[in-house]
Amino acid sequence: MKPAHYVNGAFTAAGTAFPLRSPVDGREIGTVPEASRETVDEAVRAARAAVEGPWGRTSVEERCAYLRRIADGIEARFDEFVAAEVADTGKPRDLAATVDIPRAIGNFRSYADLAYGRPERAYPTTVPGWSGSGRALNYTVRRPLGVVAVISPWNLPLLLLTWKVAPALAAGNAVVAKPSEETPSTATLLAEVIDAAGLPAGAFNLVHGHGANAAGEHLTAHPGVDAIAFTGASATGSAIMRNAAAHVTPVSFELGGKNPALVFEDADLEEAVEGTLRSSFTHSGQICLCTERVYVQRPVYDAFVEALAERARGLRDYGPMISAEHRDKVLSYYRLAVEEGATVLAGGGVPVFGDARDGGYYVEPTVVAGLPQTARTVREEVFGPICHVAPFDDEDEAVRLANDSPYGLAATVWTTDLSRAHRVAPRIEAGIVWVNCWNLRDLRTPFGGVKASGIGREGGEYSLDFFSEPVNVCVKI
Ligand SMILES: NC(=O)c1ccc[n+]([C@@H]2O[C@H](COP(=O)([O-])OP(=O)(O)OC[C@H]3O[C@@H](n4cnc5c(N)ncnc54)[C@H](O)[C@@H]3O)[C@@H](O)[C@H]2O)c1
Ligand SMILES: O=C/C=C/C=C(\O)C(=O)O
Repeated sequence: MKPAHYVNGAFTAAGTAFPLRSPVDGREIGTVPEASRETVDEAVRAARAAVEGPWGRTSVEERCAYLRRIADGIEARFDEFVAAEVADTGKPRDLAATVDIPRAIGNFRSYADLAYGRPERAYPTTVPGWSGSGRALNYTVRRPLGVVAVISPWNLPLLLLTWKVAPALAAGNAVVAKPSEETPSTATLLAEVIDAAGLPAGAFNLVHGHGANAAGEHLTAHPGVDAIAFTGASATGSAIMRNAAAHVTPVSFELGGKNPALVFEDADLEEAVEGTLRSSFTHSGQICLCTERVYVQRPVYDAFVEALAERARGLRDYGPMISAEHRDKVLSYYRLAVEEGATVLAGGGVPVFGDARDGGYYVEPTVVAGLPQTARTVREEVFGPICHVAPFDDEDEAVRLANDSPYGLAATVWTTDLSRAHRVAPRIEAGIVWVNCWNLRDLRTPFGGVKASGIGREGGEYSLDFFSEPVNVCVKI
């Protein structure tokens, strides 16, 4: 699989090639073309021609049929997509095969169903004293935004790319997508599937490359872009927002997190330990929803922390960090935690496998304790397999600790007290709160964060709302 741009219905490798490395052992596994400003401009122009031409003339039924064909196309090449996602990210194969690729298929199918069945409102109006009958009919229709820029990250490459592309296309927009420079492969396969599905040229375009001062920025600063849907770091969101400001371009942002877990004394402790192990260390902590702060009610603190640390020390089949740079960033936080006075209860360094993986970007699953809320380790997103544990005494303190963060994306609450669950969850400053579970997903629900974790919501109607403009039509009767 050789990563390539897909512009106006044609594949091209135009641009300077940069290396693609395996996070498992550091080997070069391919090269990726860096899209120039001209290539990005060509993609935006192709998208504009499509949305003002054949793609703009499609009905919602036709677009939903295309989405179903794309889903079928991914399914038909399932193993290729799994292999490509594993090669780029180093994640365990079962994770790609049970989460990443099935969810990409699900993204297209769920939006095909939702967009097709979506009703709009109408209001029979009577305005006493208005000339004539004083009656009118108000109804709402939705127009696509036009050309949408989609910028996606490296942790769930196909899942998060398609989470935006599917609703954007369903709503009738043309898309220019720029995946992470770290993970170009499944995006290229997606372009092949979309090409085979027969969408009009320019409806979907794909450009590869880096972000700042490169393809990503060329795209988000392009005057021909009508909206930006971005998932990535909060700092990147700020940079993109500055570019978007010049043209007042609407943005949808899914950004960073520093997600808390609250474990109450009445929790099912084994369930809470198992759930927190998953929420902290799945994909080696490289999921925006992962837990990096754990607060445990004092009576069960010692038992919980000992069990979590022991389970973390026992983890074996975990993947690497995405790059040497990210590995170094995570290890710098491991060192920082100790410098700030933390006690390391599990991990804290680099595993030794005695095989090719020692050339990769692995770090140990890590549990630390003993830091104040003001510590950088407790306030800043690491985006790796580390969580900090601390005790609390009562509900109000638990909520205060959870909310004491610049982020507000997701949280987990572990308690068997139903009333407590319903009291605490709505008080947490987050977009998503799971009770006695983690990352249990219904694609119709709102997904996104508050504060530095994002702007807007994705998922279900929320995405279709972002990717279209309501127009109210009032007809005097
Ligand atoms: N909230 C969510 O749903 C969610 C999901 C996944 C990851 N994330 C966040 O993403 C981060 C990790 O992913 P990452 O390292 O790929 O993030 P990143 O912000 O470094 O890069 C994300 C994407 O933005 C591009 N980019 C970078 N700088 C840019 C710029 N100035 N202009 C335009 N594009 C630019 C990159 O090339 C990449 O495609 C973490 O902070 C994580 O929390 C959030
Ligand atoms: O990595 C951060 C975002 C994850 C999103 C999902 O897992 C999802 O949409 O189900």
